[in-house]
Amino acid sequence: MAQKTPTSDPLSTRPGSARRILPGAEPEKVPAIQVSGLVKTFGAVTAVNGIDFTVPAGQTVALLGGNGAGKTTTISMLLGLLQPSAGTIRLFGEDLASRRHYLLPRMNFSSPYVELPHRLTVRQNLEVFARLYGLLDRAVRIKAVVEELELRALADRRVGTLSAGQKTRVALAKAMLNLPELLLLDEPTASLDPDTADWVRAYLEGYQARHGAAILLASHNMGEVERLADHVLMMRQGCIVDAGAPQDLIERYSRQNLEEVFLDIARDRRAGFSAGRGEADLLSGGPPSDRDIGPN
Ligand SMILES: Nc1ncnc2c1ncn2[C@@H]1O[C@H](COP(=O)(O)OP(=O)(O)OP(=O)(O)O)[C@@H](O)[C@H]1O
Repeated sequence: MAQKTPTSDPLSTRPGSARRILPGAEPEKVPAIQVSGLVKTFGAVTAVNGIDFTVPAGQTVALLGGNGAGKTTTISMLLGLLQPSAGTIRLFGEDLASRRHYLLPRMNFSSPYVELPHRLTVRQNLEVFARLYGLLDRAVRIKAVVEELELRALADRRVGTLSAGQKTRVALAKAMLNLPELLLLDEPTASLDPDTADWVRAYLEGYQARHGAAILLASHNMGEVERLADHVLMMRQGCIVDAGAPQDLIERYSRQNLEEVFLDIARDRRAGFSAGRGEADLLSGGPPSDRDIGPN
């Protein structure tokens, strides 16, 4: 992540810190993410094929799709790690391409597929990342995330000696160091036992409630998505092929749960939508029409 730079946010308690919603104050209305016409090609492969979506401030949006749907490529573009082939990304109302160094300190990400340095202890890793983020209150933030993610017993262990589930918790602690206003989470409960996974979900809900953070969540765990997500984007072959609140999708597909909806969409039994339509179209699409392909 880039060097932290001061923000003009009047609600900040320190330069670059996460915004806090003051009692009685109106929550910020600028969307955390606005993506328009986003495309990414790798040679002949079109990984992301012209997608549009918004993640409102303070909400959780889930990006779902089968293997190769384009989720990781989308997240990599949102992090500025991949250059889009076309389209625009605005974070907190600012253009990512031209304001990257201002925007990156306001966000963070966690992915089980990005390994932390194995030879460093948990605490050393947190120290390194806190320095990379340019945090002024490193000791305070490291102590806080070690406590919050219950990592005290692991703090002096080398990351390479930890179990997969323990590493997932450390990766999440790293992601919380800079009190992000926007969290990009790729499989945040991968490898966690059900009890710890439940605990992490409650932690994320609590963090969001306290800090008003927005979350973009990529997950294959539909129960998790039903619990955490305000809105779901269904991706298939680089396109958003359907979208809606989890309960709305379940009702529209006449299914019992999101997992069944996911299977319908993955197998192209969509409730009346064609690939490539923008989210705005999907959301204003109204009830399925006669030509809709029902899930049953
Ligand atoms: N660097 C690359 N070069 C060529 N093709 C790529 C590259 N990165 C991704 N792709 C292709 O782009 C498509 C989307 O990949 P992506 O990793 O975004 O999918 P995903 O939805 O994250 O899948 P998964 O759930 O398996 O992680 C795939 O067909 C993939 O093979």
